[in-house]
Amino acid sequence: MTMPNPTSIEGALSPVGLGGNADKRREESVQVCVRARPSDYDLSSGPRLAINSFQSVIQNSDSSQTFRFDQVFNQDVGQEAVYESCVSTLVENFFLGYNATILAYGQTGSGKTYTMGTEYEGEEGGRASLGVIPRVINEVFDFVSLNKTMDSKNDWAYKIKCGFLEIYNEEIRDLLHPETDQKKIQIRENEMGGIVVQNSKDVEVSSNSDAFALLRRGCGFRTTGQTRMNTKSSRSHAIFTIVLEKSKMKEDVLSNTVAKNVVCSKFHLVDLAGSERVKRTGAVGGRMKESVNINQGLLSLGKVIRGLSGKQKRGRHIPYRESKLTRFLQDSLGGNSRTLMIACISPSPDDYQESINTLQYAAQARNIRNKPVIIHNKVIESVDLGNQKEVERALREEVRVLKEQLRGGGGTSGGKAADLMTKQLVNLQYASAEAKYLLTNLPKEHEITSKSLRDALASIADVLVDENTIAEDQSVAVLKRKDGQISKLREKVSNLERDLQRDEEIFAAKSKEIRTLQKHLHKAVKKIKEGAATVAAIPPTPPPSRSVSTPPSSRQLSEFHMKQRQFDREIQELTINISVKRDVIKTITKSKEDAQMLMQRHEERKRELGFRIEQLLEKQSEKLEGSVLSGSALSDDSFNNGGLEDDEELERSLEMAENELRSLSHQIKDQQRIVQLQKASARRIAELEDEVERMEGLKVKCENDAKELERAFEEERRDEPQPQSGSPGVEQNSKERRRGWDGEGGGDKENHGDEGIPSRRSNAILNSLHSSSWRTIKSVENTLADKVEVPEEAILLRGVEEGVEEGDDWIEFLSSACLVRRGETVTVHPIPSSVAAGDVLLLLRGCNSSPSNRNMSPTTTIPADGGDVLSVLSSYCKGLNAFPNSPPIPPPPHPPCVMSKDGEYGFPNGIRARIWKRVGDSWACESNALSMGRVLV
Ligand SMILES: Nc1ncnc2c1ncn2[C@@H]1O[C@H](COP(=O)(O)OP(=O)(O)OP(=O)(O)O)[C@@H](O)[C@H]1O
Repeated sequence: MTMPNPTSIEGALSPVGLGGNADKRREESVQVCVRARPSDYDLSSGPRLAINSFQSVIQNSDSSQTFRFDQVFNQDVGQEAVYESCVSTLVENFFLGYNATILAYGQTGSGKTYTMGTEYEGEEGGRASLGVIPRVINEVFDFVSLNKTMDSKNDWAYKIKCGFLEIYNEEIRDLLHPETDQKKIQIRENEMGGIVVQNSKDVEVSSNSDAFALLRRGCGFRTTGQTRMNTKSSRSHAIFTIVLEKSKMKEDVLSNTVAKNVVCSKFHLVDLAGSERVKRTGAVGGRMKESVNINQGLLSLGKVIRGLSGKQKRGRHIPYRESKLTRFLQDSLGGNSRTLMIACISPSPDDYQESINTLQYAAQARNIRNKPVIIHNKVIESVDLGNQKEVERALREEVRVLKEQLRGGGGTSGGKAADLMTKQLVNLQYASAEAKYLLTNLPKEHEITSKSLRDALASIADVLVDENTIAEDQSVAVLKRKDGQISKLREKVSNLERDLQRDEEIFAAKSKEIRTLQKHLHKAVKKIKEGAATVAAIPPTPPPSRSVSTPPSSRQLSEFHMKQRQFDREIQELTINISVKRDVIKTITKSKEDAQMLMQRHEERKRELGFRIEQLLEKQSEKLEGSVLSGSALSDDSFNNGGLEDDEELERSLEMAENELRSLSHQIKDQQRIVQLQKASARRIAELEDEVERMEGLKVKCENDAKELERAFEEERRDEPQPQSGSPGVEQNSKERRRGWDGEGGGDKENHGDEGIPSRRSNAILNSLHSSSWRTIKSVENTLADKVEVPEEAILLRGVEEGVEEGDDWIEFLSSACLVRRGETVTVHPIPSSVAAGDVLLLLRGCNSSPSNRNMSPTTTIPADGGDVLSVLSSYCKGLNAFPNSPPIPPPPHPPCVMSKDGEYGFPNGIRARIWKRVGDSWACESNALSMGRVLV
């Protein structure tokens, strides 16, 4: 049997007297009273407000504006009078079960905290100076005790709790539990549509002194600060809440249940932060941001007030969610509450404009219509199923007895009685069934309803979470994207580091191979040299003696070619490796540069943003001041049109800028980490670059060595055929070989041809490169100014660095070199003072001695022999690592070099050379002289 459900959950939770239809609730206006604080200023001059307490009106100085309120208190009205006139009735209503709110609004220093009594310090200042909050506390407890004593049968139980919150910089802080994470304190709507603050904890109090203690404690945690206008200015909105929960138990014999009727009412006492002009309060930096947030909250409040006070009711949007303050006050403004606004003003002429603004703001609030209602919550507390069975059994027993009576008694009266009894029985059965239905279905229904409520709550929570996260979405998305970029960059860096490590390993292996190859090469060269030495050892005349020189054997040749091929391969490989390594270095360097550039850009952007935020804050603060203080936000035009859009635009820009700033700060931190990482690897890159450079030097040297080797072979082979006896060239060569070159006398310039010499020179160079000991060379240098007996043809070195030890590869320590001839006594003249350290001094043979070269014009191309000598000179210098940065000398035929007017030769590889002629004891620069040469790099 389906039974009606007489006490549904909805019914149990419905507001009393509404029949579930909230629209039919009685509407009433928000009460507004104005209080003017006493002033120390001379009020006789300047604009003044005309306060008429009797008529509850205030007029501006020229009487062009009249503001009417529920109550107006001039500066002579004390705390008690204010309380008795407008607050006391609210406490009575609160006691009955209505929600109540008192909002103190006004410019900074106008007396809000004083009026509300938020800063309770006991009754030291006298009972008369007690503000609204302590008075409400006292009265609530007075009511409770009075109620208990007056009606001893009254079985209402009272529970009083207090909460104390502050809204500071758009975050809610539980002043009674300041340790609570502010982010967790959120404003939500409960299942009844009422506003609740999640994760803030009310504290139960059993006496007014308990409540005072909480007020004092919370006040100690409230954010206050000194401004030019108030030494202890409230920088936050403070909300002291008293929760009154009264409950009454009621037994229901029929259903055998105990229902608890609970009436819960809340009294919010709100001490708003003061509206203020940033310039007047002298707020800067963090204080300015505070001001902006304060004005922001008040502007939102203004918008809500404006929205609620407008004529249009249907479909209007009230921006409660725009700030924490308005969301919190949703019940109090246009909802289920009896609300009073106390607008505080200062009569000082300096504050005139702000006072006018406050009055405009307050006047708007008077139009707000609230729908206060007492909410009864009926909770079924106990159900005794066993008892119900007893009732049923008794009823059945009764029915059985009655039936027996019917069967035994009869008659009219008996029949009537039987009818009555039957009706009674049906009724009882009906009641019993209903009770049964309730007993079985109520828990289920309860469960279903609570489930749907839970679901609804969950979805509301989801929506709220979404809402809260929407603002962060943009920055989160940006951060995520940047995170992605950063991790890619990191990956790139670690890949590059891996590559670098691998390359270093390859490089080390290749260097080792090169060293091994060099050793092989040296051995091969040595063998060839031995052959050449044999040639050199043979007396130059008679020429046929050269024919006995042994040509390189085929074994030597094939060994040479094999080595040469291997050498070529290795050089090729080396070239590839060098280029790969260069690429790696370039990529790493580029990524480092990119990161640095990015960081620089981000830093710049951060600065820009900081500046922009400052500007926006200033603009916003100015706008807010303009809006809040002039009340323009409350005008129809600005509310409906551009004003709000402008504000929203400004806020959006500010929020975007702040989000971007946050995300940039993260990125900069990450980039700094990357740059740090890169710095660590930079040293390795530099080392690697040095290695690569050295490797290239080695490569060039190896190439030159290989060329020399090849040329030596070629020359040896070319020299093999017997020259014709008596030929002038041969004679000249022989003479040359015998006599050598006499640098001092200049010798027979015409007889300084080069036939036969290249092979000697090659061998000499190879010989000196690979066989000379560093000591020999050093000793040559040490006696540079003397007559030196050069033991063999050798390279004369300059710039041998300190720290060279025996066994070191001296080639590495060279900065310059010059060629001297073996077996000759050379007079080495003092080095001209113009020769600087690092210059290369060369003893040159008469390269320009041919008559055709004597009259070289500045643009004359140096003929083959002269060019050849100079190019060889350059290539030696390069091979000796003297000019590591010079481009390689192109292979023969050598391109021409050009001589300038002052006798300086310019080579295509950038080397310039001058040839010096010694004249007596001095030196002169002459292009065609047999002389000492100087190469300027
Ligand atoms: N009606 C009054 N009678 C006596 N003193 C008052 C009165 N109103 C304000 N004052 C005094 O003026 C000073 C500033 O008042 P109060 O701190 O209450 O201002 P406020 O509006 O709360 O300022 P803010 O917004 O900066 O917090 C206090 O020293 C207070 O005692």
